[in-house]
Amino acid sequence: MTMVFTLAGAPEEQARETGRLLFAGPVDFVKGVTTMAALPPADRVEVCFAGRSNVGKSSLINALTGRKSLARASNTPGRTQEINYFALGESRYLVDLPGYGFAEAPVAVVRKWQELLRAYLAGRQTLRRAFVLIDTRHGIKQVDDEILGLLDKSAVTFQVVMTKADKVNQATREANIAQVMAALQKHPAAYPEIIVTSSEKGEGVETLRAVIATLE
Ligand SMILES: Nc1nc2c(ncn2[C@@H]2O[C@H](COP(=O)(O)OP(=O)(O)OP(=O)(O)O)[C@@H](O)[C@H]2O)c(=O)[nH]1
Repeated sequence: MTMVFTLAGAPEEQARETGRLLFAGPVDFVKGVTTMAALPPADRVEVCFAGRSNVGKSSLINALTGRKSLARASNTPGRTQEINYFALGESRYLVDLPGYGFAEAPVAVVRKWQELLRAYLAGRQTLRRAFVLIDTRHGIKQVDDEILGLLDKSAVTFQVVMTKADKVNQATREANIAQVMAALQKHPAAYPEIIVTSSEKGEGVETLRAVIATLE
């Protein structure tokens, strides 16, 4: 059964502390890459963030790292077209994938992203988990489902992170969480707990830090 992950127990306090420590350390932009050949050496645990354009990915990365403009948060959908690498100290890479589902992007550009995404997901040995961001207002759309299918195929464990939770009322929140949980049943690579976040209010941010910090 899929559950909302809240870190609400004694062993979780330890994870929370580990997360706090990791994210209190240095966070550095390493490089932006557009080809597999340009990826940094696969020498540490890596997690990536994927999501539709405008889902709130940059804002979440900024909230996680406590840096205001580490990942560029903008109102122009689809501007982040590279795979951006950030180093958390020397133990982890945080990887910001290009936003997908940007309707106005030229077909050739979309194709190029898809190829890179496919190659990255299937070929990155040190990738431990993909966080797939889903807007709490909208739930899982077809374009998200395609990415989830790709993650299944690549056998990359993914965990859904709901974003912008502050933008919906309780009823919509519950309905869309239920929709997401139901949709995950058909994805073998889905991690069975989702995380609900708001970069604006800080909800879920510490939980996500703890998850990232404790992945081996
Ligand atoms: N209320 C609220 N607004 C948010 C939240 N997260 C992001 N936003 C807003 O949503 C818009 C898009 O956020 P971004 O973080 O730029 O989204 P993105 O997914 O990085 O967008 P791309 O660069 O197109 O991939 C911005 O106007 C943000 O201020 C949130 O938790 N709550």
